[in-house]
Amino acid sequence: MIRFEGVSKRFPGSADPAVDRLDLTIPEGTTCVLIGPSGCGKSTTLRMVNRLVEPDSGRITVGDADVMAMDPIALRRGIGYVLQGIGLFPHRSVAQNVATVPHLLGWPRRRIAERVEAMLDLVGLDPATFRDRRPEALSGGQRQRVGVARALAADPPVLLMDEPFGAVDPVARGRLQAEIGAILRRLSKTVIIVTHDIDEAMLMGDRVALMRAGRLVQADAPAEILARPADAFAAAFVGQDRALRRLALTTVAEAAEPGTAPEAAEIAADAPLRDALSEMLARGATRLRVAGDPDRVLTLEAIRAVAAVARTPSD
Ligand SMILES: Nc1ncnc2c1ncn2[C@@H]1O[C@H](COP(=O)(O)OP(=O)(O)OP(=O)(O)O)[C@@H](O)[C@H]1O
Repeated sequence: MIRFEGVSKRFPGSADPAVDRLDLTIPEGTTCVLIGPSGCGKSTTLRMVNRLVEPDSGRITVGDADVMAMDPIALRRGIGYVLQGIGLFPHRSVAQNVATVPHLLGWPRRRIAERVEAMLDLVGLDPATFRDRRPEALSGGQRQRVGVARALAADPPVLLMDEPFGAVDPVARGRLQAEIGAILRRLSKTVIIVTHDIDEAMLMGDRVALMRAGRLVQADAPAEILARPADAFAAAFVGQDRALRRLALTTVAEAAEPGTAPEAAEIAADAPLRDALSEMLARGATRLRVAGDPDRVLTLEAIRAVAAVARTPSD
């Protein structure tokens, strides 16, 4: 668990605090994504957790420990850190990069080698192909995978990610977000991600924390923040197309109703409603049969109802 209690930070020479009385709890094993306009204090919030920035007041705890009472070096060794683009050591091989923290921790050579293989496998990079490459010989997406492998190598309970996929092209990004998100969930890491990409926030966050001018505006589950933005600013920030975003987050299984439609085309139960809608539009159909469940149907009406929730109360 990571907890911020009344945390503030003002940089010398600034009139306004970068972070202003922040209260936020990230339960163990969950991912919280920080979003908000440029300069609203997201990175400062993240960097206070590993004391790259020191708070002026308030308390930050990781697990049971007050970070201000810990040795910063020891604190950082227990926290994986993934940065946009840069961050890999350019003159070291992929394997050496991934081995950085285990090496610092003095693990035996054999254990490090095994761990490097396991981490590369985990992030979808074939160890035989990539182990000895330098970062310059990797694509942006592959580099970010190595960054994640490196951050996870010593199995830290906490992971901080600052714009982790910002340097990756949009096509590779979606896949990377889905894959890395699934890995983090499976490993039950407690994660804070800073991003400008709202789709990334909605896809990867168990909760999304929206900040403005150093203050927390709203922290809620993605579907909740889309359905019930706290105020006009939140509504504007999550975007006019939030009905569509909500359809991307809701599965067919969640919206299907009892009924039969043997004549209708089939759709997978775990498909997002956005895909179901495309399918209906392509076929000119208003009903789809749920694959593997002959007693349930998805109707256009049900999709409309899910989208409509996202349009109230501020539209
Ligand atoms: N080291 C620093 N010294 C002085 N001011 C700083 C420093 N770091 C950040 N700031 C200021 O603190 C405020 C918050 O910055 P921060 O980087 O946390 O915002 P952000 O939400 O992450 O922004 P972005 O989305 O642009 O990365 C900004 O006004 C920024 O200029």
